[in-house]
Amino acid sequence: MLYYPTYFECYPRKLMTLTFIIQNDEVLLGMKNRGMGKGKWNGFGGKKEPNESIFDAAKREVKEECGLDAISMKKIGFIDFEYVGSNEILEGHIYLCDKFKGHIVESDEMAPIKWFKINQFPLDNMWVDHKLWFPMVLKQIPFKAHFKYLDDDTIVDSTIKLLRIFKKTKEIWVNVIVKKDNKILISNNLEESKIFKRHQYVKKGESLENAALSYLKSNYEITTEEVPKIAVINVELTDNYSIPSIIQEIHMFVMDVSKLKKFTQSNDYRWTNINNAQFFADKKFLSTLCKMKPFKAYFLMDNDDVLCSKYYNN
Ligand SMILES: CNc1ncnc2c1ncn2[C@@H]1O[C@H](COP(=O)(O)OP(=O)(O)OP(=O)(O)O)[C@@H](O)[C@H]1O
Repeated sequence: MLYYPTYFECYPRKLMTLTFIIQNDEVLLGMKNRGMGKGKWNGFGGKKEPNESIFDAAKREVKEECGLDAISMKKIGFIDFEYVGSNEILEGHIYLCDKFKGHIVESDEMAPIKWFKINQFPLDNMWVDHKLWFPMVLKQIPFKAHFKYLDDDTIVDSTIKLLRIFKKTKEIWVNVIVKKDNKILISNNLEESKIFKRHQYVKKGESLENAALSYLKSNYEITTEEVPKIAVINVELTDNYSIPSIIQEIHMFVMDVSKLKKFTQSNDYRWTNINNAQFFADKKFLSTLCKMKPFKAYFLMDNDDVLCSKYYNN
């Protein structure tokens, strides 16, 4: 299970809305000229007024900021924004609007207002968090997220949880890393060197330890009857931002061969410094694994990109 931060639940909250207006394969954005997000392309939204529902606030902000009347709006996500040093949470309610009427009206606050093709979205000139969750909006995958900002351009912690809209199946896999000091063996074949694509499925009734040993022996010439388990990671693969239906539970074993009497290395593999090895989830993953202290982790991934990672001590 993905841990979702709860320590700030007692913090005062300021409720805000953010609505993306979508038509065919285009999204309407406005350049914000004052207040939060100044100089960035934004969806339309703002703070909820007292005695107003969050839904009404979303509709009002759309009207105020771009002149359109939203007819059909759907809640797609919740985001808690937190700033280091502040004990106030900005609670963002994210909506998708695909039916509207009226004409676009620019204002001092928002101008210009432009339609952007989905594949030409100005993600580099928007709030940095958009890169992590905006594709979820387009694919209509409901989500809940938390971003901790150091300043307006730097996120120091993030959690994205995809809300469970149907049953997900779990697959159990094992993977074994062979290490010596701060180096690991990786395949010379690029595709095979990608760790999340090359683990071994655990058959029904088979123990994790046996699966790990047979994986080890089929990939490397090695004589050992023991390989320690270091981590359990849950990986949700969205695969081009499709709704993930599978959670991979991967049990990571690490074989330290520096103490082995016999270890013959085949030509298919080479030693690589853990800091230089690519395709191993996020930057922290390999170094944490090679410390040989048990831990748990969660990764939300789209192809090779990690959208969100979380580490917990065992
Ligand atoms: C920190 N990372 C962030 N990432 C993405 N979006 C963010 C954001 N932080 C704020 N936002 C959005 O910015 C708008 C606030 O706008 P803001 O001008 O303050 O609201 P409002 O129109 O009520 O202000 P005034 O009362 O007119 O000053 C609102 O849509 C809100 O969701």
